[in-house]
Amino acid sequence: MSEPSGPPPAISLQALVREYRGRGTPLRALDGVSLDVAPGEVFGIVGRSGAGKSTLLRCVNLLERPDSGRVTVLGQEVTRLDESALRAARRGIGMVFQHFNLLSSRTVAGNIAFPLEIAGIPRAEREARVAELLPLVGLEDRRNHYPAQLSGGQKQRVGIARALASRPRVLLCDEATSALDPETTEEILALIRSIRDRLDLTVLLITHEMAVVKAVCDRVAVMEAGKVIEEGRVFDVFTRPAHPTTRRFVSEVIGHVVPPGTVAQLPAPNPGEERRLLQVLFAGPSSTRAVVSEASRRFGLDLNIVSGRIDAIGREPYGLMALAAYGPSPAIAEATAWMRGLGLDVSEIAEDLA
Ligand SMILES: Nc1ncnc2c1ncn2[C@@H]1O[C@H](COP(=O)(O)OP(=O)(O)OP(=O)(O)O)[C@@H](O)[C@H]1O
Repeated sequence: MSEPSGPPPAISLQALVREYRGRGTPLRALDGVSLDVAPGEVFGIVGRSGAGKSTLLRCVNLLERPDSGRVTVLGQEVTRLDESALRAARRGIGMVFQHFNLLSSRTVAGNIAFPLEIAGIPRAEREARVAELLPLVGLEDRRNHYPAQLSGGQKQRVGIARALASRPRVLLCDEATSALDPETTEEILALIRSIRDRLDLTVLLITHEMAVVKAVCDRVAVMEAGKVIEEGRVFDVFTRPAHPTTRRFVSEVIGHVVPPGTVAQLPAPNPGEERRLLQVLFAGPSSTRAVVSEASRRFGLDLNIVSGRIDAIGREPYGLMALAAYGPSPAIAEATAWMRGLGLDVSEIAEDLA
């Protein structure tokens, strides 16, 4: 959904529906998706296989036409354009593919220049553009190599340069790192961020890996069965996932707040007292140990630290700690309120979810 203020979105999707009709019942690949991507954002769409991510991405440049709904890119409603206007609009939208889609008979330079050739750009201009793009993606010394002579990461750099050839304002990335090893994935994600910064691009990427979202995105939407089930700043979605599917995705990357099997090992509460599992989220390496001991003294509770870790998402450090709180129920509630008053984000973890 749109932010309350700020510039108009670079990409706006409104109530997109796309059905595939085979012989059986139609399959709703997109079931009413609405999303706004702000200019300059790296926006991730994450979901399991079949969630509808590719269909969604292909609706942005209308490689796929939605059955209903509106797609607006850079202020232009592309769903209303005829084919020739659409071809022109597509030049403002670059696309990067999982399997690179390079022409094996062309050199690196030839691949990068290919979309310019199709668009009828004169040779001298094409060559000048290729000369600008090669250093941008770190391939100056590979100009005359053929795809078969390149590593996967280098092939994707060619794919990125080719996508940038016509100076798009928007870049769509379709599982751009899924065919790469983890180290090369990191390099390509860093490249995507750096070209976003240098060229002031808006990037929409789809991935099935939450680690990619954590590494590169500013905001994320989680898709399931053709719907967006959760959306927000990556920091917020990672630290406070609301939907169970999102929680599973997040825990695949940053682990469970409460390690599996922990609850079974916790002592039972004394008669008449309670045991509650609390998740405490704090920004930066603040002195939570002091908070825990003071809460324990003030409210007469036993507070055991079950787990804790410090991590960062983007440049924002955060800490997550799980506490087992033992004591009378009202005292636990007071301690929780007191910690919240200190600016900590405290929530109860249901023991069966731990
Ligand atoms: N051309 C098509 N014809 C029929 N069904 C399709 C077609 N393309 C996609 N689908 C179906 O639509 C649903 C969404 O597919 P989509 O490829 O968008 O999902 P995805 O999240 O990108 O998954 P994946 O990562 O596996 O591609 C799936 O059930 C898929 O089988």
